[in-house]
Amino acid sequence: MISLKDIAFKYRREESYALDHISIPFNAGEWTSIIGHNGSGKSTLVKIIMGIIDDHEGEIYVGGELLTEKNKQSLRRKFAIVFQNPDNQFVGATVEDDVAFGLENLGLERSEMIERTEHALGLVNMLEFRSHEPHRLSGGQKQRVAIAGALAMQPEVLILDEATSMLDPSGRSEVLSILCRLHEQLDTTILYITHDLTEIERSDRVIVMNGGAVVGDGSVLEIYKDKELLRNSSLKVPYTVEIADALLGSSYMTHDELVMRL
Ligand SMILES: Nc1ncnc2c1ncn2[C@@H]1O[C@H](COP(=O)(O)OP(=O)(O)OP(=O)(O)O)[C@@H](O)[C@H]1O
Repeated sequence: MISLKDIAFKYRREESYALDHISIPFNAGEWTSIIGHNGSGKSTLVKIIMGIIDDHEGEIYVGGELLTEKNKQSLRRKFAIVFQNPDNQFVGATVEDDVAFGLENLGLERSEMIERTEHALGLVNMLEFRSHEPHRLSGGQKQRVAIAGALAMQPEVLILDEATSMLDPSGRSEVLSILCRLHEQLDTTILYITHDLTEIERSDRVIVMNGGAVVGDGSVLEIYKDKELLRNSSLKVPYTVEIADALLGSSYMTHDELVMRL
């Protein structure tokens, strides 16, 4: 779906690479989590994919097509992003205005805009809040509206950059369960950026970044098992993995499996 080839980037006046010649193919329909400690290069990678930084080395392919000056706008319409702070993302006075906002630039018929807005709000279970003011919603609800805004654009790739980091545990699980449902029902390709290893359980694939490089790439199980990789990347193993390892001799269990076994 997206293929990064030998991408490298240094911020101005910096000696070292924020991204050091990385190559990653992201497969269509997969939920890929990108994990790494603060400063490992995750946000820089997202900025390059989204075109916020464009003076990088290397090439980006979208659906097999090389991204160029000429086609970059149309190819990037296939991506939609949800950022960290839900409060910074709202532009509409009501939830439905907000979700419809991005559609206004697409030149759609009004009836299609309404249909897409309703459908997207339904997907995140927020239709009943359509006339509410976004700023009066809970954190989890706000991020669900932001996800609806992204989904209304009918993206082929949904990118979430630390999208749950400002939420409390219930807001976080609200957003994660919506993503699981979207992934199962719509087969949406998801790039999920986080430094929290408890959030990667449902991903198909996990990429570990450290010092601007890709240092790990595997299934959730493979990454959880690789304690040396996680330690060297300053990442914390979830407590469920530690408890399962210490008490039950198993290196990986989901939270629910662990509760059952204990
Ligand atoms: N605007 C900037 N100017 C100079 N250096 C920067 C800038 N933004 C990021 N960096 C540096 O680039 C490297 C990668 O940063 P980046 O923000 O991509 O990491 P990250 O993994 O997203 O971190 P976090 O989890 O804190 O968001 C770090 O060494 C950081 O200090």
